[in-house]
Amino acid sequence: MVTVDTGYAESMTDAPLWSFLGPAGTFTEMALRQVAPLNVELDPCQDVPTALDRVRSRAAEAAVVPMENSVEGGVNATLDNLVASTPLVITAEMAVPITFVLAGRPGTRLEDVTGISTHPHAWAQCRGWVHHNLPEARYVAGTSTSAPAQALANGEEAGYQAVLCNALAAQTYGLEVIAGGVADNPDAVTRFVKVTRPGRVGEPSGADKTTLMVQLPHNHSGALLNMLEQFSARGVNLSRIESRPVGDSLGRYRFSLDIEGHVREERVQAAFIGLHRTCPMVRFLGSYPRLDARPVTVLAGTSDKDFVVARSWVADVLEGRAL
Ligand SMILES: O=C(O)C(=O)C[C@]1(C(=O)O)C=C[C@@H](O)C=C1
Repeated sequence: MVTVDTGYAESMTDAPLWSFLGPAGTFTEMALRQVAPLNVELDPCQDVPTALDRVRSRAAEAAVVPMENSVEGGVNATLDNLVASTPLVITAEMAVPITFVLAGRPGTRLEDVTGISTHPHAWAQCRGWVHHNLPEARYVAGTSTSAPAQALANGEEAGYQAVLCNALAAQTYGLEVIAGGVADNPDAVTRFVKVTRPGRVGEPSGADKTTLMVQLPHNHSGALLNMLEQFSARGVNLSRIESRPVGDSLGRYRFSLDIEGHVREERVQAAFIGLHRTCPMVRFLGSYPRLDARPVTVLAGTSDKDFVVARSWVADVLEGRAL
């Protein structure tokens, strides 16, 4: 049996500790490396809730977790956990292009493979390839793409001879690539987020995104339209909307949203106030710079200045000064 040294040292320094979906070699680790300070200490966790709880309990300074995949959609474990307990906020987003290799212990051939393990999101992105190349292969769910790779390297696997992981993980665990470029969609991308404990919100960059979760009033016709109008009336564009079941009974949903803009901007605050007045739950999940750095389009009549001028006109009305 080979025990793989992943190179993570025990914490002996003041370096910041960041938790992430591990073990070593996940796509999440690749995303973390894009934004972490050079002296970061890595805290690999077996699932997303554990990584986020490490930040809540102050064991870690930040967590990096997957948020959405261009093929498979939102990562429910992340969307749901962010509102499940003590608040956390997103402070950065990262994107990683996703390509897989099929890897096994050295000497494994394609025809030896009767079982494959990987993360369910990865499986969803390779289903077509497997159906075409290994139609008889059984799927064994993994907690990440690199957890089954590590188990295979250590001789601890059950029911599979190959894994779908990234090329770096295959190398890390001394596995051999049986097939490269495995993907049903070669342009697949996963978006990851860096999450921290809430603090004073920073200043807008001019190219920002805000994430929030909103629960609508129950059995209220037009509730979804009313929620969307809070944004459209203030010229706030939505870049993602997903429904998630509340969980207590059938037919109750909340909505996970990304909007273009920063909570320090007047039009976003005006939309937030409208939501708070009309929805039973609104959870702010962070304003942070957009990955593509594309400045947000501010429609005529919705700039901060427009709001300030309008408010001062109302003040004049109240004082009898407005003409
Ligand atoms: O398992 C990993 O390597 C992860 O980082 C998780 C994850 C995901 O949750 O979608 C990230 C990217 C890929 O789409 C497959 C799996």
